Amino acid sequence: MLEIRDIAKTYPTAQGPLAVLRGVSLDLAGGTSLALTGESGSGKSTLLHLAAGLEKADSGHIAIDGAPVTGLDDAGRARLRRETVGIVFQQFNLIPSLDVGRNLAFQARLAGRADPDWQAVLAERLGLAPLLARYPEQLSGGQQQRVAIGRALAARPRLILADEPTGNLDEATGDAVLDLLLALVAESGAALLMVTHSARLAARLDARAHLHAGRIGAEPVA
Ligand SMILES: Nc1ncnc2c1ncn2[C@@H]1O[C@H](COP(=O)(O)OP(=O)(O)OP(=O)(O)O)[C@@H](O)[C@H]1O
Repeated sequence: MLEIRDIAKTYPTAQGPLAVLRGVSLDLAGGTSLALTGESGSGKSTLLHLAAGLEKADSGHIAIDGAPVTGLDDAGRARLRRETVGIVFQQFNLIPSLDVGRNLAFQARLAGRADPDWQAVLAERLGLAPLLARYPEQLSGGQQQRVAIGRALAARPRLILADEPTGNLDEATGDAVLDLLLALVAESGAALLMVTHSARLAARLDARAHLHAGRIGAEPVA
């Protein structure tokens, strides 16, 4: 499903080039989940952005369902984000001027895959059915996070990329949101790559990869 091979990425900084990723490889099968851990600044978000086509790698190869992501032009990468990948960020990134129902539908509409029945199922499962007419500013953090997850899943993406999707939530709410995310991923056959700082949450996914010094290494000893 997701194939990442030998990816390198260096950022120019005032102090000179910063080699963030130095040959990262990963594989992720459909219907499975992988937790990406690593200390702050180790390049976890960078790797997610590359897989999402939000940034370009310096070298290496990324493919989703056999289709290359690396090498796509801007329009190709935009299409990838619209049609193939669902992205859940820690900051939710809901659209303030749209109510919950329209936020949920947004990504699926862009992808040309609006499906009111599936959206209703998601709203029900995510506990959002009573909140569909509210606006993001009228929601708690946990509710906003559930809308962000529903929006990503509504388009039935093949790959879900989640950057600390429960990072802003208390432990109980975060656990409940992760339960839902894992259940929906397993049911939809999508693959989930999730960045987390929490060893406890990482342990709940199917597999784990640890980024250190620009490479994927063995898991740290807890
Ligand atoms: N656009 C950029 N220009 C220059 N440096 C960058 C840029 N984006 C990220 N970096 C640097 O690359 C390194 C990796 O950043 P990244 O956000 O991928 O780390 P992370 O593992 O996700 O960290 P955290 O756990 O703190 O979110 C950091 O040192 C960061 O400062």
